[in-house]
Amino acid sequence: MEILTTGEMEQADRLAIAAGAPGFALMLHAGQAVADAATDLAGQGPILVAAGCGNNGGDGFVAATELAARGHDVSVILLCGRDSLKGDAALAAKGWKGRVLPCDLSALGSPALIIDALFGAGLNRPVTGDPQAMIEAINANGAPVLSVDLPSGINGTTGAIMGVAVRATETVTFFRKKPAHLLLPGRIHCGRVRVADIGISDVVLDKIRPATFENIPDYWQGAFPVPRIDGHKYARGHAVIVSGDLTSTGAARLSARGALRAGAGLVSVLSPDDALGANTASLTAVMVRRMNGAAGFAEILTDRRLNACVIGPGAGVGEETRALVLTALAAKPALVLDADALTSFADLPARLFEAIKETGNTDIILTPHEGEFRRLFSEMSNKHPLRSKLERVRAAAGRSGAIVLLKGPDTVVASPDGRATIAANAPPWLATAGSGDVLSGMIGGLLAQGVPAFDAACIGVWMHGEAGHEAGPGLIAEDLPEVLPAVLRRLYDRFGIDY
Ligand SMILES: NC(=O)C1=CN([C@@H]2O[C@H](COP(=O)(O)OP(=O)(O)OC[C@H]3O[C@@H](n4cnc5c(N)ncnc54)[C@H](O)[C@@H]3O)[C@@H](O)[C@H]2O)[C@@H](O)CC1
Ligand SMILES: Nc1ncnc2c1ncn2[C@@H]1O[C@H](COP(=O)(O)OP(=O)(O)O)[C@@H](O)[C@H]1O
Ligand SMILES: [K+]
Repeated sequence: MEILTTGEMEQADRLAIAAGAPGFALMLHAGQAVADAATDLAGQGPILVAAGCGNNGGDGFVAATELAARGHDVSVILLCGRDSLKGDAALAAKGWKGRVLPCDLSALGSPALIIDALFGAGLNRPVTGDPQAMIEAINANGAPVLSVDLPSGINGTTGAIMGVAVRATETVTFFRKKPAHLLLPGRIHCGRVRVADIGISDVVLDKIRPATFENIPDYWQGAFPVPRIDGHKYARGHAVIVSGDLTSTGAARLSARGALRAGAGLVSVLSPDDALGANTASLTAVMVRRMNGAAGFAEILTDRRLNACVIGPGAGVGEETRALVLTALAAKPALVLDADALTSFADLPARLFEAIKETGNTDIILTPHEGEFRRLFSEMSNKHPLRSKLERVRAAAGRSGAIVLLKGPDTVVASPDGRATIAANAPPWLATAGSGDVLSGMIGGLLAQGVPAFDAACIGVWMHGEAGHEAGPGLIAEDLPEVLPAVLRRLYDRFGIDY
């Protein structure tokens, strides 16, 4: 499903109006959708609408009118004088025949529901003064809060808090989600998110051409790998995972197990001499091969059947890992660079990015967490410290020439071609040692099956989040590969694939 920035949403609005939908009709639909959600939340109790002076407040007036017509006890508090409302918002306020309370915090009372219609897409500066006091009072009131479009104070495009922001129980937005409904901290302030149809046709998307999508199965169903009935293990690809030395072999094994469970036909751990014993003693379905440094690695990669490679988990930081990465880039298998493979280039990121661009290989994925991202893209982050996560990852993909996947509760995947996805399905107990190692392996396993890199990254992130839910609280990294069959089974069911 597409995600629209507030600018793209304005464009949708303009295109819909140009195609014949009156602007006020869109506001009427929006207000009605808010009224529907409010009825579900408030029961029969009194409802207070906190309205701002723009069209978000206009939606609030329409909702108030609709709810009063349905028999609810409704009152409205308005941030400004009624006569300063303009356009559709003024029209909406005209339809409201009930009380309008002045902007007095004591007027909030004890409603069964507060409808937050202070600011939506038009928020363009930090919140101070009366609106700030109003937002703080709404948060302190204790009543459930229904936010119109966005929790007031949240920037719709970046998800940032502009000084202070409403904490909603539920948010009703219109036509499509905005980045703030998925990116933190915005998502935390939204509560449940409902997307309402307000009469804007999907046809407008042909003109807007949005490049940001929610990372959900509908988005990548077409790229999801399904083993062929007449296939064999070699047809499902062979992923190789580079192991660290004797003191750090577990990360590569976790990664390898993730690759195998994600469907690679074969998985090998490439092990330095000193770690051969540890790796062979702890692996069964995953194979182990001796690898003597970068020269040995280059020799192994001449076998083109080894079509996907993961370097980084437990690899160690330094010149040896840098040499392994440059070797893999030259050999051109589909490649995941994670953890130490990224940190090894912290002091010379340009060397990595040049090598990536020189290969012409488009199947390269970098999978940093925030710390690794900052190390690798520090120059860029220092120049634009206020960018949103979405913008930062997009810029990093452009800068590096690779797919960049920035982990966290709102993992963003971006491609140098401009596409990006945001995932919102990861539970917090995924933040546990080794969980990222499994993710890099899962993506390697998908690449081995021939899934294009951007899709492989998106599918890996989504399945990793679902595996987190499947294993539940108390999860440790070892659990993740073991619950993948259940996640895959549900995907097969959802896609209607026989098994
Ligand atoms: N774009 C669309 O397709 C639709 C938009 N609708 C509604 O319209 C909203 C956007 O309306 P507007 O563009 O009028 O914007 P808003 O109603 O979000 O707010 C704009 C007003 O707030 C002021 N303002 C901004 N930041 C402020 C701050 N920090 N402190 C004090 N005042 C501040 C602005 O100067 C302006 O007067 C959407 O969020 C949505 O609720 C709906 O009516 C349905 C259709
Ligand atoms: N608060 C959170 N909510 C959901 N997922 C999270 C959260 N914090 C981290 N994660 C996920 O947990 C994984 C941790 O990966 P990483 O930091 O690389 O750990 P490790 O190096 O120990 O494997 C990533 O997939 C990340 O997206
Ligand atoms: K709002």
